[in-house]
Amino acid sequence: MVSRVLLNVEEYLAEVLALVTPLPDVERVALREASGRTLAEPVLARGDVPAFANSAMDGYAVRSADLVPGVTLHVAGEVLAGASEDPVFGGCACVKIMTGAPLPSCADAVVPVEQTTPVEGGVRIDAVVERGRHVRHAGEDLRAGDLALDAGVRLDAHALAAAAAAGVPTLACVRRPVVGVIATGDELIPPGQALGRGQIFESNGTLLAALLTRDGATPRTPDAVRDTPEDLTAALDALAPACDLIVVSGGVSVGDADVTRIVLEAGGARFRHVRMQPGKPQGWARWGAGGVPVVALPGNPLSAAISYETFVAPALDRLHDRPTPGWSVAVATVGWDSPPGRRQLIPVVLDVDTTGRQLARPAHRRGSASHMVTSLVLADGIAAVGEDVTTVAPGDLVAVRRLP
Ligand SMILES: Nc1nc2c(c(=O)[nH]1)N[C@H]1C(S)=C(S)[C@@H](COP(=O)(O)OP(=O)(O)OC[C@H]3O[C@@H](n4cnc5c(N)ncnc54)[C@H](O)[C@@H]3O)O[C@H]1N2
Ligand code: MOO
Repeated sequence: MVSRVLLNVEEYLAEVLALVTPLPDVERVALREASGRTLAEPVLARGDVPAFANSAMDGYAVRSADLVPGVTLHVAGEVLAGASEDPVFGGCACVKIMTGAPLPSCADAVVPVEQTTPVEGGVRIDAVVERGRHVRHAGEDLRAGDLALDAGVRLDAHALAAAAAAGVPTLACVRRPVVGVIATGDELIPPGQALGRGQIFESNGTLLAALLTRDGATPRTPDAVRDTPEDLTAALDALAPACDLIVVSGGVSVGDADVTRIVLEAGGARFRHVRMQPGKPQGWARWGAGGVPVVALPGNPLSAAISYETFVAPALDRLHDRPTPGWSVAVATVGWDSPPGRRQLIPVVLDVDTTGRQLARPAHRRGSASHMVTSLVLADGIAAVGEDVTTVAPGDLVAVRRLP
């Protein structure tokens, strides 16, 4: 009789997280190479942002003191975004100005083009604006030397854009973890080849490599690994010296041919049953002289994907020394069943109703079976249903996490 230590999600996550520690190595890289990493040093604005007072509208730069309703101003020139000149104009005059163009030093407001009418001899001001109106002032976003980004933030698109806007071309980042990916299974062949009886197209390797890249790691894949203890051992030996972590998919269950379990158990691995669905069978080990952490995920494609989000992504967050995103709450819009005694982690489509409440419904019309590789294609997130809940009814609240 095969029996395994039974853990809940948090207990098993604690075991996985104990395998890794934050990477100490910091390197300076160009903005485009920093995506998905963690910032290691604070970023200070190199200058004021905006760097100069400029127009928020296409219209006319004016002196507000000249304005009375219906006044006609002489148009003394034009300033476009990027223009370096600083046109000077006298009383009852203005210059045409475009959004982002530097405000002439003698102007103090902008009248949007919609509030003007072209007339003989200039432009008529149909609506008076007060001093400072439609002007974006120098330094109103950041002053030179202000903190633009604090150390420890995940460098997503928004953070990278803030660094660029602050005039900073390179960032000190935590090194990208190198993560080995091994997909085991004799039935697996690369997509594009002809399937023989019993064969399927390998998809977990593609999935894991893409998720690791998304999360700021560099995936490393060995050449095809046959499903033998010798081949898997050789692949682990080859990857371990260059990797901070190795993720293996498949072969973690209790079957006779579960090679991952057989090979890793010989090296003192821990195989567990986790009270979750999908993703019940899981395992971890340390490999080689350096004790490189190995996290073994179940082979079923949805199980592998959910297990990655639940255990591997937080381990990467730890390597990167950044917080793992939290959960929020959504209202279930349809009902569904959940297995007793297991936390269901189900791919969901998220939405918002007219009152601003977050809504969730299963992404797959046939439910969430762990072999259904397409369940995640339509999903925006994952909903978690408690171990003691067997039915979710429309209107129930469920915990949800949006996928990055
Ligand atoms: N007697 C029991 N059998 C099973 C149990 C159990 O508790 N007792 N658990 C089931 C659950 S739950 C899962 S999940 C699977 C996990 O099994 P393995 O990790 O050993 O995975 P495999 O047997 O290698 O594969 C499962 C399934 O997924 C397909 N697969 C595997 N790798 C890939 C890949 N890279 N790309 C695409 N598809 C893949 C494979 O063909 C199988 O269909 O065990 C149950 N059994
Ligand atoms: O627990 Mo398995 O991961 O359902 O298919």
